[in-house]
Amino acid sequence: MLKVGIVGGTGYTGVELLRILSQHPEVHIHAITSRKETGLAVAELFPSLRGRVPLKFCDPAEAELDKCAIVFFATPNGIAMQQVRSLLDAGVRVIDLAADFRIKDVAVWEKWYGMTHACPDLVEEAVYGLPEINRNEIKGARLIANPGCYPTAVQLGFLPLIEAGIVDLEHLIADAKSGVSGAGRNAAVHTLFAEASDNFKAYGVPGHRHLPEIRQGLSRMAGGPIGLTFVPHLTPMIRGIHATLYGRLSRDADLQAIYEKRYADEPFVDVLPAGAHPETRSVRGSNLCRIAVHRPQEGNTAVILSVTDNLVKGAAGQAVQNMNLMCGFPETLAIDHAPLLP
Ligand SMILES: NC(=O)C1=CN([C@@H]2O[C@H](COP(=O)(O)OP(=O)(O)OC[C@H]3O[C@@H](n4cnc5c(N)ncnc54)[C@H](OP(=O)(O)O)[C@@H]3O)[C@@H](O)[C@H]2O)C=CC1
Ligand SMILES: CC(=O)N[C@@H](CCC(=O)OP(=O)(O)O)C(=O)O
Repeated sequence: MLKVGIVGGTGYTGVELLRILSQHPEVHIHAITSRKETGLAVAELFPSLRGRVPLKFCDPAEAELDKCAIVFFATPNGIAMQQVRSLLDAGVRVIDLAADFRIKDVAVWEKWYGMTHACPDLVEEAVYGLPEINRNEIKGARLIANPGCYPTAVQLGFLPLIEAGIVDLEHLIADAKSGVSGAGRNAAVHTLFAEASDNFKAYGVPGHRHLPEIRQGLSRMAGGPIGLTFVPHLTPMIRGIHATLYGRLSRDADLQAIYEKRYADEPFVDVLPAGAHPETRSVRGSNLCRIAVHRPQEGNTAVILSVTDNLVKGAAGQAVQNMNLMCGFPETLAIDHAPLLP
């Protein structure tokens, strides 16, 4: 059995990792950490895991993470980078669900995240964990930078359009909406029920930290600079990302055929029939990204709709997909469950 540890087990992505990994036939969960809940049984905090995770939360310093084969960091930005070097030296492979290793230009990362990077050399080594573009590199990686939730939905949505070379790269637009769990489990006024329910708002319009991450990914696909406007919104739902993507076409093409061909062999990307309108609830609890391709009134703007569950394909599910690839397990092991409805 593969021994794994989770740092940050009381947050939303941490408990989602627990839910998935507790059903993984090749995994033994060795340690799950929390500083605030040290000593508490996991099932006491999360009754949904009663009978599935017979562990107690332990302090990160006492978790013996160096005895694990894989350690997941489901922690705020800036935590994994302080511990990764010693874990790698001990032969442990690391998957960071936060952003510490996502952006290759360290100066850009430091500007957007407002801190000094603790190990810039490891940023270079880290592999960006989006299997649909990096599958081979992920297999051999010691350190995975698991993508952000918005960047997963946006990059998967734009990928075929950009690879096909049929879109104006200077004027890409991503209009994205997230459920409230995207903000994490920490108490914050803007995610209180009375603030976030029955309400809808944009945020981060002047600049959101996912902008440089998405721009880096799209530029890599394009083989050069791209221009992107990214506007995130907070919606009154718990899980889900809905990204509406706009691109001006530079020539005529069968968009539906391009998308179907690009994702034909991808287990977690579902290209819907022409004209469909994917709903966030059609992916809730699953590792799927469902995409629909539109070209309104035969104009020259492509409108791509991309939906994911921010906690699964946008975080914990994708992390397990990466782990499966790194360990030579079937890529879909423990993450091929159907979405929840309603
Ligand atoms: N929520 C989402 O949809 C997504 C989140 N992410 C990223 O994943 C990471 C985790 O997100 P999320 O689960 O929402 O966050 P939460 O705020 O819900 O949870 C954070 C967890 O980290 C632990 N933690 C906080 N500080 C430290 C520390 N200094 N050392 C060790 N553990 C610490 C907390 O437990 P305790 O304080 O008890 O130790 C808690 O378990 C973040 O970086 C987030 O940006 C990425 C994609 C999607
Ligand atoms: C709704 C909401 O607040 N979402 C978060 C994104 C969560 C995420 O993916 O954050 P990291 O890139 O830091 O991992 C936000 O906009 O900050």
